[in-house]
Amino acid sequence: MKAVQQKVAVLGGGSFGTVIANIMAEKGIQVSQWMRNAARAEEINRLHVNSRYLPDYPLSESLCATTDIEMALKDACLVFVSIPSQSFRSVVQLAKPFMPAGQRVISTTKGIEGESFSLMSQILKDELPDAKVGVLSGPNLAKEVALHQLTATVIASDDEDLRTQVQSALHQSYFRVYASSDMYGVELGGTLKNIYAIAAGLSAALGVGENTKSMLLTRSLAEMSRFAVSMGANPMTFLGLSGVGDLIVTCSSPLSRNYRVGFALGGGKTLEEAVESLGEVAEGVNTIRIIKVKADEMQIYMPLVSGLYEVVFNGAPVKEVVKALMMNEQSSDVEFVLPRDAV
Ligand SMILES: NC(=O)C1=CN([C@@H]2O[C@H](COP(=O)(O)OP(=O)(O)OC[C@H]3O[C@@H](n4cnc5c(N)ncnc54)[C@H](O)[C@@H]3O)[C@@H](O)[C@H]2O)C=CC1
Ligand SMILES: O=C(CO)COP(=O)(O)O
Repeated sequence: MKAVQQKVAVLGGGSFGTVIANIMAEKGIQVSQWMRNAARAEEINRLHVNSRYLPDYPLSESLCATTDIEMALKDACLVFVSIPSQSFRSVVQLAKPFMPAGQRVISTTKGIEGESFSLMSQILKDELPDAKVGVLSGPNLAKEVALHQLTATVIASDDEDLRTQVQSALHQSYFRVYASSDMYGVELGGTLKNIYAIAAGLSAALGVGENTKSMLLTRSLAEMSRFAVSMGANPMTFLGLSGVGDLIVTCSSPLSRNYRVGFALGGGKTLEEAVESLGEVAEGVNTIRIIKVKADEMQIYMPLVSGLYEVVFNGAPVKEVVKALMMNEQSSDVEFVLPRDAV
């Protein structure tokens, strides 16, 4: 595999941007990490730590942070964008003047832009029509990657060179990168699982049993696959790291911010309190609303999303919603993931 010799840019100063930037810096790749917060950039450059997002985790001394986006992007052969979905487009617009035609740009963001129902790869294609686009997604809790826990991820793109370059740039003894050409499916998997992580956190707070957890996880996978296949994704993708893999990790770990929002809701907090106490981005909250609207519009059967929507946004009592889900007409329930029409 051809090693990446040139410079790489990472846009975003949060947990995942920092972890991705650091993997490559540790390998001796020249990495420029752009962020808007000057104090944080200085801290990374001087003290080699990002105390706001990854406290107690020493960063490579060669990782270079900057608030100058032009400088960050200059001569970069790969650009990773690790910005929450609500600000993703505006940051890409800011970066656009400094990217040459054919620039390879990779989103690591697991969310949807509400008004346009665009995944981040679509935003990249809209804003940078000449760029080569990829998405990175998988079971990748930032704090575990930071601790060098053995981890795998997926790079998905139509562009084979991009896939190979990203594999080469990120591959480490503790980090394996698998390639996929189903960009849409990989991206949807990472985005949809956030919804079910909120449901898992909520049910954990309520003290449900192992049977219930298993039912929830498995039916979540069926539901997210059904939605994604209706939108054109490959169902097999959902049996991989960016589908069931990411669903398992996010639905089982308090390190997941979406799980923590659900747990707080289950503990009696309001949505505002749950989000406020998190102090970081939980993409799943907006994703529930966006997917509910889309599923209704396209008449895709998503009972878990509908139930969660009622609990989270309309204050419906969890017990009532769960009872209604369990008492649903049985004859429509088919336990099958393939083929396409049976999901
Ligand atoms: N943290 C994790 O374990 C993982 C996160 N992701 C995804 O990566 C994306 C980013 O997540 P994190 O880095 O974890 O988020 P985070 O909440 O830790 O950090 C977000 C960063 O984006 C910056 N930001 C927000 N709006 C901005 C703007 N307009 N201009 C410049 N900077 C802006 C913030 O200042 C912050 O540095 C999310 O979509 C998340 O789903 C993916 C895999 C793992
Ligand atoms: O996507 C993640 C792990 O793969 C991180 O999930 P959270 O955004 O819920 O922390």
